[in-house]
Amino acid sequence: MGNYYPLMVDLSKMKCLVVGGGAVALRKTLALKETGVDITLISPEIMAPLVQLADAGEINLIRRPYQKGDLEGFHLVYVAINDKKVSEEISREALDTGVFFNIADQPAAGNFIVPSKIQRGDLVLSFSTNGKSPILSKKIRQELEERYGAEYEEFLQLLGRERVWALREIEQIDQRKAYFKALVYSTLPELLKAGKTAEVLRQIAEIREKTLSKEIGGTGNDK
Ligand SMILES: C[C@@]1(CC(=O)O)c2cc3[nH]c(cc4nc(cc5[nH]c(cc(n2)[C@H]1CCC(=O)O)[C@@](C)(CC(=O)O)[C@@H]5CCC(=O)O)C(CC(=O)O)=C4CCC(=O)O)c(CCC(=O)O)c3CC(=O)O
Ligand SMILES: NC(=O)C1=CN([C@@H]2O[C@H](COP(=O)(O)OP(=O)(O)OC[C@H]3O[C@@H](n4cnc5c(N)ncnc54)[C@H](O)[C@@H]3O)[C@@H](O)[C@H]2O)C=CC1
Repeated sequence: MGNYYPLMVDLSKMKCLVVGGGAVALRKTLALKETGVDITLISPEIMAPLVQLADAGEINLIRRPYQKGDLEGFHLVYVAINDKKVSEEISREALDTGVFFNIADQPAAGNFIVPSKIQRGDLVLSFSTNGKSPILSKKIRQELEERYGAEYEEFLQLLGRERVWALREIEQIDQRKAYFKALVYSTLPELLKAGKTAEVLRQIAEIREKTLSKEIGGTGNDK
């Protein structure tokens, strides 16, 4: 498969079409829903959880097979159907239209594929095997979910706050950098995970004191 380029796309003001109403369409729809994109799903048969989403007003359903021209007005298209011939027809039409499209049963025919993803607040870990082994992606996701647990959401918020503080309060660039580095390489994630709030505050104060009292030499460009 191709040399894919990973992007972080804001879909919130875009329109997305899902063709198909089976298990794969459901998985892609649930992931898309989190982005706030406007979702329309076209399929003659539709799994119950998708019907429930439509009943709740979260997606638009069109209960019929795909028809030529259905792509019009959409920015992003997912095709997850069990009919290779129709998939191929939609691929050809999508290429002509220039829309971004993903074909679940023939990934190489589409112009994007979906990576695995872990979200911890503003921390996004996303990776892919370029279609060689989705199950390896799943395994890696499970391993990384353990390594970078829910505490990383709060840790990153903390780092963001400290960065704003340091940009304002620490004049010397090398000293700021040393402060950021000391925070990132600290045991703060472990303390957050254990819910030791007082310890967290104590450690931040300690790191501030240490980095601010130190004379920092060099260019600050070392790793
Ligand atoms: C190329 C790609 C195109 C795309 O869909 O964008 C693609 C293609 C195909 N997947 C297939 C099967 C499975 N896909 C999964 C799971 C995921 N598949 C996802 C993405 C991708 N799948 C893209 C490549 C991403 C990459 O390389 O990393 C994830 C990341 C995102 C998502 O889909 O939401 C999500 C993992 C989420 C996670 O757990 O983190 C499982 C596991 C399971 O269900 O437990 C199975 C069953 C096991 C197996 O078959 O390997 C089949 C064969 C169908 C058949 O047998 O006919 C094809 C078609 C083909 O290969 O031709
Ligand atoms: N990319 C991926 O992650 C994966 C891809 N697949 C592939 O994705 C495809 C779909 O898988 P499932 O959702 O499990 O299939 P499924 O059999 O559960 O659902 C197929 C759906 O396609 C709809 N459909 C069929 N013809 C249609 C048409 N002309 N217009 C609109 N909708 C139509 C049916 O109504 C049904 O809802 C399969 O071909 C499978 O090989 C399977 C697993 C993972």
